[in-house]
Amino acid sequence: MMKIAVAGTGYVGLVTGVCLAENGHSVTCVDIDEDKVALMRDGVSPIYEPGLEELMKKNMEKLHFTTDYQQAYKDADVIFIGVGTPEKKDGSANLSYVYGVAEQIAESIEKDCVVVVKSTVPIGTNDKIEEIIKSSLKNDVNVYVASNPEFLAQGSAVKDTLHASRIVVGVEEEFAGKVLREVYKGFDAPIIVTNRKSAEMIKYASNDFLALKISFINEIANLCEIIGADIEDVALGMGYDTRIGNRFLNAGIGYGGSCFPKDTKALHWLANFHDYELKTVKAAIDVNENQKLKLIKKSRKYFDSFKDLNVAVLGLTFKPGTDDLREAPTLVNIPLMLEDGANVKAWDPVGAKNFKKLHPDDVTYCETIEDTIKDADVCFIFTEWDEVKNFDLTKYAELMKTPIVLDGRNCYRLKDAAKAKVIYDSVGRESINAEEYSNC
Ligand SMILES: NC(=O)C1=CN([C@@H]2O[C@H](COP(=O)(O)OP(=O)(O)OC[C@H]3O[C@@H](n4cnc5c(N)ncnc54)[C@H](O)[C@@H]3O)[C@@H](O)[C@H]2O)C=CC1
Ligand SMILES: O=C(O)[C@H]1O[C@H](OP(=O)(O)OP(=O)(O)OC[C@H]2O[C@@H](n3ccc(=O)[nH]c3=O)[C@H](O)[C@@H]2O)[C@H](O)[C@@H](O)[C@@H]1O
Repeated sequence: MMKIAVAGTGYVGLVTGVCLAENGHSVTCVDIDEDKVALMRDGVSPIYEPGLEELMKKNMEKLHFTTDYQQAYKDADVIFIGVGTPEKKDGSANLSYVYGVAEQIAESIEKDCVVVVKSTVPIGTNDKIEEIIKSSLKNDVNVYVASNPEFLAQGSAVKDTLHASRIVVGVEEEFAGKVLREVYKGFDAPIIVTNRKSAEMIKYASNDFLALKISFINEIANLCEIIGADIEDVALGMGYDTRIGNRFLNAGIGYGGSCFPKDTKALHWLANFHDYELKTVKAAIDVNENQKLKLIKKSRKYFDSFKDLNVAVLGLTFKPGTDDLREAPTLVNIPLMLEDGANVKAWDPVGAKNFKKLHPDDVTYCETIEDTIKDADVCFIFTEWDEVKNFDLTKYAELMKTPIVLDGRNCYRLKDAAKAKVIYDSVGRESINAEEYSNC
């Protein structure tokens, strides 16, 4: 059992803290947000992540939550840094939160400790963190800095942490590697030990490769539409080749979320800074920018303007299984519809609460898919929640004023859409019954 502190209680920090407690460690989670800390002390998770609150409640005896970083860091064996590294205007990563924690660690620690950088940080940042800590240490102690990038995906964060595909540990001294092996003893995952810069690069290269895979399949989907091929069949056929693999070949309206968009831009920025152009990553970014607006562009086939149209929106978050809206396609699409005069009704099982903070009055939030699509002129699907995928297609025809369904996540089979008599336009596939629109 080790005494661990975790800085930041977001999707990464809180899940890490809870899973470390599940594995027997005593964990103090630190955040600057007092409201979050108060919730967590009551056993309530401030974020939606399947299984997280249950695991948190189960381990409350080993978990502590505080805003008092000095108290938490002073005698910790290991301090994890899991604060945000958001995008700056120029595309580079904002490291001020990470460096802020480094300074707080330097002023607080009273015994030797290992500082583990879990936040996604540009190559070379661990060196800078070490420099900051060592140059402003208040007490005479030894500090070892290790890179330990995180690979969890939102919506499956707990499972991804307890059964990770790999645990990457980037160290410059053997001691830090030994301590991290001890920390992760109970975890079901292979441990890969590298130097710090390689570990930092593994994280960016992994995320950017996945982003590139998505942008690639989206470009192929766009071409499929033009030449009459079907992207679902194409992806299926490609995926059987184990060198390609069948995951992350889902065409749609592009990737969102807190990481692919920022991590592609940050690595591209870093390469530029070193006078190198990462052409493939740039292509992934450009394709994704266009893909975001694909459904709105498609809708021009059916309407010249959204003025006075009843628009139903199914799904607000960037992916199912999360309440997170960061870089969700809805954040750009819904304002465009509203500016053009649409009446927007929206449904999302967990994301509506957060979306309401951004659009409290100009969007109507519905509890059910039926209420959302009732009397709608057009329905946009932005997130493939199970409730949407399992929704009876015939109800669109029954309830909507005009059953035009624009699906950005290819939730339905074309033959089912044809049977259900809806006008169905998805990504990289034939449009169903589009010619019937003029008769509506
Ligand atoms: N969200 C995800 O699925 C993944 C994120 N990452 C990376 O992990 C890092 C964290 O991401 P998220 O968990 O999404 O961030 P988040 O934005 O959800 O949470 C960050 C938390 O840090 C807190 N914070 C800021 N300054 C602090 C300080 N000085 N001391 C203590 N807490 C402080 C904030 O109040 C916030 O609660 C980022 O670098 C991200 O790129 C990596 C893998 C997955
Ligand atoms: O660094 C991170 O934050 C994390 O980023 C992603 O995780 P996440 O963003 O939570 O979710 P994903 O499942 O990867 O989806 C990201 C976006 O890509 C889109 N996507 C995904 C897969 C696909 O085939 N097609 C597609 O459009 C999703 O709709 C979503 O908008 C990675 O999958 C994680 O490994 C990584 O740790």
